[in-house]
Amino acid sequence: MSQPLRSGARSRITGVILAGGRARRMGGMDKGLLELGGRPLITYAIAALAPQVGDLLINANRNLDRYTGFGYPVVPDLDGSFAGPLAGMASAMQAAPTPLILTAPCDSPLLPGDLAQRLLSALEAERADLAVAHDGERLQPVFSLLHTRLLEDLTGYLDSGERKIDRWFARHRVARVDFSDRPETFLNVNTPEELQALEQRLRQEP
Ligand SMILES: Nc1nc2c(ncn2[C@@H]2O[C@H](COP(=O)(O)OP(=O)(O)OP(=O)(O)O)[C@@H](O)[C@H]2O)c(=O)[nH]1
Ligand SMILES: [Mg+2]
Repeated sequence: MSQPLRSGARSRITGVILAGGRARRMGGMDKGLLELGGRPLITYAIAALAPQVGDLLINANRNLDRYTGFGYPVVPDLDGSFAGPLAGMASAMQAAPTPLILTAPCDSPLLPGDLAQRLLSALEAERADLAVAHDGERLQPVFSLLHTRLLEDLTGYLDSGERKIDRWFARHRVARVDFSDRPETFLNVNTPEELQALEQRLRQEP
């Protein structure tokens, strides 16, 4: 069930780390670059995603030089209006050389090693346009595997002034993937207090 993807399947997927938000709850800092356990927060997502995909890119809107230093292409949103995660997904779909993108946020350091495998199984079994993680209580829309053929529809949606991710998903065939066995997976760091709490936890159980 949770075996790693074979290289043929991996090569169809570009991993996308979404790091393009304004991080207002973090005082406007660039969240992906904040340190956790002595290294930038985004490095946890990169380390988790890289072995699961054929290509990887980082979607960021600030500090592009620093993000480039992690060794993967960096793509900003198509416009500078900070239109939310869908804008990052659109930009990534345009840049990705593969038929699928797998998104994860830069502020979720506990990503599971079988994210791609579980989302891809459901995507194929349900012949869906996109597969989205569900934590047992709610959908986790920024943990998604999407066909890049959705780009045209997505840019049309954004150009019409829409922003809401759930409403855009509702226009498509969505496979919901149950991760209720892995509640930690979606832990994400939004405030300085949450970052500090996780820092302390990692120190206690490295
Ligand atoms: N590309 C892009 N990504 C975004 C944008 N807004 C949010 N995101 C990303 O979407 C994911 C989830 O967003 P949040 O956790 O709310 O992060 P955020 O919006 O930066 O933080 P807040 O301002 O505190 O809500 C994160 O990976 C963000 O980087 C945006 O305008 N463009
Ligand atoms: Mg936000």
